[in-house]
Amino acid sequence: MSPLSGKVQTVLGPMDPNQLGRTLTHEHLSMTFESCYVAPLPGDEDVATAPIEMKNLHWLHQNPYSSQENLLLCQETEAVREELLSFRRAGGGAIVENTTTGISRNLGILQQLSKDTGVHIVAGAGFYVDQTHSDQTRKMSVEQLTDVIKNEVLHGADGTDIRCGVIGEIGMSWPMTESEKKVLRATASAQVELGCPVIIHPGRNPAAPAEIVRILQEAGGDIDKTVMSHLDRTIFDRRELLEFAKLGSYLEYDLFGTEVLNYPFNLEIDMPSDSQRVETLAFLLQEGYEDRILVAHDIHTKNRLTKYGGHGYSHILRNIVPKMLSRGMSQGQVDRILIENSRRWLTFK
Ligand SMILES: CCC(=O)NCCS(=O)(=O)O
Repeated sequence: MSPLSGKVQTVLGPMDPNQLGRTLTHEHLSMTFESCYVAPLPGDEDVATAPIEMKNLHWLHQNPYSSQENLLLCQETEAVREELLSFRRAGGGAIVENTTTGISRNLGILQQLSKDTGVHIVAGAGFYVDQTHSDQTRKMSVEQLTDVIKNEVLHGADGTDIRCGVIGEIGMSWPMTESEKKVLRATASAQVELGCPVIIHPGRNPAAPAEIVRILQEAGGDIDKTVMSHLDRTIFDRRELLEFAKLGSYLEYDLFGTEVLNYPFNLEIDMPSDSQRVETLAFLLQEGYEDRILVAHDIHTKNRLTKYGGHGYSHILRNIVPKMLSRGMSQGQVDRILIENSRRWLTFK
């Protein structure tokens, strides 16, 4: 049996899962996202290169990936520290920090933030999407990738002794690349050996989540201990959503606070509003998936911090929970989503 069995592994070490409290299962506290820069529309070059200021905030909100400065969340540790203190005051307990190799994971910062604020932080092992894979990563076999991931959980990542407590977010494109498929198989192998939680970033296509589950299953992965992220921008048809839900992963709605007219990564997609996200949660609850739902904001750019007029890490606790209650969800259901489901997922087998 793993020494981590029955525990959650945070950046400060293993802990009793009952100490976690309300948990956001998909956030970033320090990362870079330059790999996903989107060139500004013709005519927007000036605003795209201007410093972030009040008069640009609406543009930035609609075009978050077209400002290089906005993609450097790693420069905002002070602001994030303040936000985490505010998250605690709002009743928050823990955050899963999903930054993996390829988008500038910084475990030292995560550990310091946890010490300074008292928020429990669980760090992510593994690799982001193909376009961030190094040549070295691409050349590795599934066995070598498995060893890298296991090492990040058992001994520490990025040359530190700070250990990851989940595998992910594991980045997948659509269609998946060969390098991503190897990482996915390695994720499943490491999960089998470690009994640990896994979280996946699917490509932007309704078929992507089920295809990922199929590959994980073939490689022996534990779907019951796997989160499928970003369902808000991936599966829109309710019948398709129920088909996917039957496969047994956790169903994560993690883009709360993102309300954008033109979704820059796929203009075919109409990003739902927060009200529509709450409606979908109510639908899944009605269909019996109370023990599978997880929520978060997936903050990964500066403009979403309160310092820049954004909603911040407390939006779900301060605004979405009251909305859920006003739409007929019970306090028990809210606690199931924010406390019990995340605790069950994060606890090593
Ligand atoms: C690293 C942050 C990230 O991948 N966020 C997902 C954004 S989206 O694909 O859902 O738009």
